[in-house]
Amino acid sequence: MTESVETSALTPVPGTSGQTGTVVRSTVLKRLLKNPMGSIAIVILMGMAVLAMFADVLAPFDENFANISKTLAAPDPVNILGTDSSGRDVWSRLLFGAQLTLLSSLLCAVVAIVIGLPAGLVAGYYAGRFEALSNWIVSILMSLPGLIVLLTIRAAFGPSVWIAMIAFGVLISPSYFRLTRSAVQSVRNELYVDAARVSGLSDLRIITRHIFSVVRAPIIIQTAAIAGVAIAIQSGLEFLGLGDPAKATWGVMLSEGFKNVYLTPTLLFWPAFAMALTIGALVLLGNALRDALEDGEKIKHRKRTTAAPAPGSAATRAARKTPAAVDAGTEHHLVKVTNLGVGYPQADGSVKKVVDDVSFHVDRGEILGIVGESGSGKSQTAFSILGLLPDNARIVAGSIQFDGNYTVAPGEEHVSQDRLSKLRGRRISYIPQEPMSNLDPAFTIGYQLVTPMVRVLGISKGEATARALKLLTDVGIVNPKRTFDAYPHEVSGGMAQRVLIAGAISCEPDLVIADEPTTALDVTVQAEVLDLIRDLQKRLNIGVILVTHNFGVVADLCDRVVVMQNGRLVEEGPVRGILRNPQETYTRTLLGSMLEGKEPMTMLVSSTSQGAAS
Ligand SMILES: Nc1ncnc2c1ncn2[C@@H]1O[C@H](COP(=O)(O)OP(=O)(O)OP(=O)(O)O)[C@@H](O)[C@H]1O
Repeated sequence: MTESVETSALTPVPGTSGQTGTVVRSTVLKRLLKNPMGSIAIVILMGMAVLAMFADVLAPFDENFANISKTLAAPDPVNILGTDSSGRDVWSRLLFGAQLTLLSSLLCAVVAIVIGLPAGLVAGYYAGRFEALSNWIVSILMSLPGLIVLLTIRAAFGPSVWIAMIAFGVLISPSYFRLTRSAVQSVRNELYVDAARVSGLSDLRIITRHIFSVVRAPIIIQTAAIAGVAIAIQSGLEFLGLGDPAKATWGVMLSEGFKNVYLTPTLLFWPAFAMALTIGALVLLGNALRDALEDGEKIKHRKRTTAAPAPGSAATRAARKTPAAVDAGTEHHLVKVTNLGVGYPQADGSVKKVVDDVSFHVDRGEILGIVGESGSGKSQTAFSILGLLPDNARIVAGSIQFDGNYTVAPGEEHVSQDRLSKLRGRRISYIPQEPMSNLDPAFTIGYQLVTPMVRVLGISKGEATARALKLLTDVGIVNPKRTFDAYPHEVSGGMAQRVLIAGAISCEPDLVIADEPTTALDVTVQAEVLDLIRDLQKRLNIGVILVTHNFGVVADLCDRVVVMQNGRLVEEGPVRGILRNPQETYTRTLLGSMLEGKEPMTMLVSSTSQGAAS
């Protein structure tokens, strides 16, 4: 529960392995204790747990010790809460009851979590067949009449509270499944999840880091509620006389108390009071925990002791650039797209082509612009290279090679995620259109820069931190330390875009795909960001594919350009040639739409005022 975050100086010694730190130390427990609701709940539950744990010591009698000469007795110094109809000590039975009731309800929640949580995470994240199958199983489980199932199990296995609670855990697991699945679905398509994928993080890592943080708070609240429901259900069954009379549980005591309610009402009161107190405390704890988790900082650090080759070293590059077999006879470009066709199946069975017969290449050290109006298929082409097309997209024709290896081989319908996941973040990186939505709001900028470097380059957290600070300086951030420690909402859009550019080049890629990287920025920042991309591209000698609808940006930045319209390639060539002598009418129209060098337009206001005057 104490989610602590390591703190240490942000000036690690490069080359040293081991733990380094970032950010603030904060504990969920501290925030929880500050909340009166949380502290009251903790005190009650801790009290219950202590009583249950030390029941053997605290109880003056065995739970089933009966003094038949003292039945239904009022409280006295020996039996402080009196005795029941068999002369058993109520206080002792309450203590032993706490043990069994609390543990078995915990077991129920654990069983439900173990089944529902992973299934919900996988179904929400991967969707497709697993989701369909899980939905099917969940529907069956939910259609089962719970009470009848529990009664059947009781008849088959006897009055075991443990078996009943395991069965109830299975029956209630769909609630975890549904909660988790819908929480995951709500973030699955967030750009920061795509960005994490592009930065080379494995699915497991994305699920545990970026997705799990979203479901954690609801799961905790749900668990508190489920534990309460389990106590109520278990007591309900026992109240109906289906419990094990040899075991003291609060439900069995309730049943016993009910039979003697007119003679000794306190026999009913004490177990009911214990149950109400525990269930109430669980609900309060769930709410307080949610508040504490949502307010808090969520970063954990792990020790890293293995020495790794320095980034940029021959060993690192060699290790990263071990490609699969190069296809013999293919022209060797950094990226080669050949007759690419991308389509989406329609309801009538046809396939709507959104990219059709597109071929081009990019080499190391050059910037290729893909330009065209909105909907011309630029992003779909770029996403095909990145392997980020939606699940229902089909490669209907052609192939894509990266550094001589097929990522989409001729005849394949989908981009190979197996091949792409080894390249993304390592050799291919991505600068997205909307900087803010591509940063996970739950983590600091420093954390989001450091994690991919640690994983991809195999360097220590200290080295990655030093590199991240240098990268932030390189991309023109004046106070890198402050930006490193900041959360995404604490920086401006221009700064967030610089951060993403820093992230894109952090693992020394060979290819950067920038999709309208300046669209979300204001004009002055746009120019700075374009300068930055050009500068970095020259310095690092990387290949860049720049997707834009703006010929001005192409003229400013690119070496070659591909013009697209309605999913087809209209014209391709060196930028200067196309600017001077465009062959196609569409290219001329696009060029005509550039404002630069044009006569200023007449002012609407003057004509209106003239009109008004006449
Ligand atoms: N998931 C999808 N399902 C069906 N059609 C899609 C899907 N995504 C994109 N398209 C279609 O593909 C075509 C090309 O879209 P794309 O996003 O590549 O255009 P673009 O040139 O990048 O435009 P913009 O500059 O507006 O992003 C559009 O007609 C679009 O409607």
